[in-house]
Amino acid sequence: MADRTPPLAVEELHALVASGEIDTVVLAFPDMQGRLQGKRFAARFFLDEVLQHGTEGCNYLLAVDTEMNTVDGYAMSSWDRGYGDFAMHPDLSTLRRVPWNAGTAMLIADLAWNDGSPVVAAPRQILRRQLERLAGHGFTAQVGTELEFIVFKDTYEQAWDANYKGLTPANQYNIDYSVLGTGRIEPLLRRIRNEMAGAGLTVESAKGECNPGQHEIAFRYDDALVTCDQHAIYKTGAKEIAAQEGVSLTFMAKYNEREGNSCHIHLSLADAAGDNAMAGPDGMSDVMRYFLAGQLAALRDFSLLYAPNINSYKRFQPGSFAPTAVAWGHDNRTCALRVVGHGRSLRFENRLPGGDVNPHLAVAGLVAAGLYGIEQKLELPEACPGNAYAADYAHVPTTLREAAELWENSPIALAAFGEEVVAHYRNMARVELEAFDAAVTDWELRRSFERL
Ligand SMILES: NC(=O)CC[C@H](N)C(=O)O
Repeated sequence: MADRTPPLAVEELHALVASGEIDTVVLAFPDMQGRLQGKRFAARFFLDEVLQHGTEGCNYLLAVDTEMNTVDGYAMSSWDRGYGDFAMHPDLSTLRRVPWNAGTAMLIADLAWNDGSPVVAAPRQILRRQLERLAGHGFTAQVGTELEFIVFKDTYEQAWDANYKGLTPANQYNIDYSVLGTGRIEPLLRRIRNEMAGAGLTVESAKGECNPGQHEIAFRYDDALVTCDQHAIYKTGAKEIAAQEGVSLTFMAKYNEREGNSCHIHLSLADAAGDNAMAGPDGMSDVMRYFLAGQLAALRDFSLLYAPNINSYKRFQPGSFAPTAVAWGHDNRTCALRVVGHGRSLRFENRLPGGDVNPHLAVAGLVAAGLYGIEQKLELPEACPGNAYAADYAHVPTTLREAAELWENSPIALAAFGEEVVAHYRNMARVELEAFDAAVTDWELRRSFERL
């Protein structure tokens, strides 16, 4: 914990603003895509006004597509409703410095309607609700997310102008665990590690990965909400730092036909005493067995939360280390669910999510699935002892369309999240599918232009 800079106290922020060290405060919330949306405030205005009263943002921020187009089908936000505001209330426990932006501090906001009621379809609210249900059973969720990304020597602007074709990855070959390979971009990785530590995240390590230019930085697990907020801050910050360094990096799930970018999510349960409730006298506790059985039972229904984009589903290829089988195993990387650690560190890893995942939604899914297992006392099937890619298990959904249909018709999703949330995210998938169906891709041009 030595490298952990505690999040700032409000009194410290007052002092830093008075001394001129901090002049800017960012207030942002995670949107449906998991991006941080909000405003940069003059620090004095933030302290005088926003700290007490919050601020507002257009409620279309939870009803646009990835490209910020206004799209229809959302009950809470539309042209018919005038695209009004919702309120953004700073969560003081998230106050921190932003070392990669000079003179800047940041907070995460919770969203509320003008009458003070929560915006139930907001990802942070969805997670809070599931964590409250979990607390009702006497547990807190301890979570770690492991994001992979690919670094290119091109700037974001060059990459955009080149239509993302012919980019130069930061490494030319597979550098999985290669110290030499990570050394090539250590100045970038070091900045990201150290500046994330300065923002209050606890960095553990960086390692190389398989796809040329692919890397992973690992952070210490924490309470679920803390980890999810930090995940969003890290993704934003890593891209900002890359841009400052004149390079680009992507967390997209499947950049090309080689290895995708995963975001494995680890979860364990702590009881009131802070002990790991997943550990039992002879390995896994009953609670863990129910919780894991719930993961299996809801995995297909909740895939929309773990793999929210068209592109997400392209990772799920046999032999890719990304899962295809709805199965669990002891330290078995061929399964969607991998049980790792022992005693205090016993936990499971869900290997479905890619780097494009919205962490608040995915972790809400893991908690809801686990609670389903606990409440139904589901029996855990046998562990997969070998190669799950080659065995006869149910398959994870292969397309966003399949996942959206499973989600929409899921009694488990309806009971856990309620009608408004189910409909909201079903609509998000519909919008993406319609946009994709309307697009003519370079794949079609290459196959069809001359040859057909
Ligand atoms: N570290 C790994 O297991 C590799 C994961 C792989 N990159 C994926 O997309 O799932």
